[in-house]
Amino acid sequence: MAAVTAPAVRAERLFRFFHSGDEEVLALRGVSVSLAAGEWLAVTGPSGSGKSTLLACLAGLDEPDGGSVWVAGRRITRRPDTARAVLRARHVGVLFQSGNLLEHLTVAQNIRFARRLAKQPHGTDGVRERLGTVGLEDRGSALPGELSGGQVARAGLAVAMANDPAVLIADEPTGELDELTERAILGLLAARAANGTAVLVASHSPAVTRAADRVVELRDGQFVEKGKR
Ligand SMILES: Nc1ncnc2c1ncn2[C@@H]1O[C@H](COP(=O)(O)OP(=O)(O)OP(=O)(O)O)[C@@H](O)[C@H]1O
Repeated sequence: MAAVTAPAVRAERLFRFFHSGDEEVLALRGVSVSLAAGEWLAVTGPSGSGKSTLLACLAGLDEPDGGSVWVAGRRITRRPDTARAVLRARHVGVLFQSGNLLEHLTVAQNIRFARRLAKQPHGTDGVRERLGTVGLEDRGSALPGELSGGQVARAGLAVAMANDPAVLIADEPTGELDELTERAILGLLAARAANGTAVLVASHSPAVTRAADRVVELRDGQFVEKGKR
């Protein structure tokens, strides 16, 4: 009998409420999603539709008010923060708008730090190879503040992928990039997906939705399916 592999990430009926003054905002209304290894899903939707909230819940950065998330077959919801952080460090790559580089560490040190958190070998050789993968072989000793915008994006991706995650979760990863750099980042994401990492990207960019295998739209905290290639 063929082995049954767990989805790289799976969410069942996620709900998330926020309070804003006297108002209650229902940011997620029963969202379910599942990504197999190597699958690339783009999430679109108007501003405020719940994209960042969904990604934060899938990445274990936020706890939904209802529903469950499994990453690499392990439930990441309803666990203490420390247990969630361990699962995230091992199985999830996170690339958010706020950036994922520690400013006081060099690019190479950022990659090594992410690998150490994931309890993976963090010697110099592996780090050099990872810098080469994103085209930053000669920028390993630079601090993030010394990089161009495009180099920051590449470095951020190298850090997000440093733990060889089951799923890479990225919120508008190409939002502030020129067309050429966006294409380069999308090429790196495609290569990662071809290597078996599930890739989930929230974006408004048509180039991102064109590159994805599947596109879903969030509206008022619910999915509207947009079709499959
Ligand atoms: N911490 C919070 N406190 C209160 N309301 C919040 C909080 N985070 C999100 N919201 C609300 O939840 C809804 C969904 O927000 P979210 O940031 O997930 O949307 P988004 O689709 O990512 O938007 P954008 O494309 O502008 O980034 C919005 O109405 C937002 O105001």
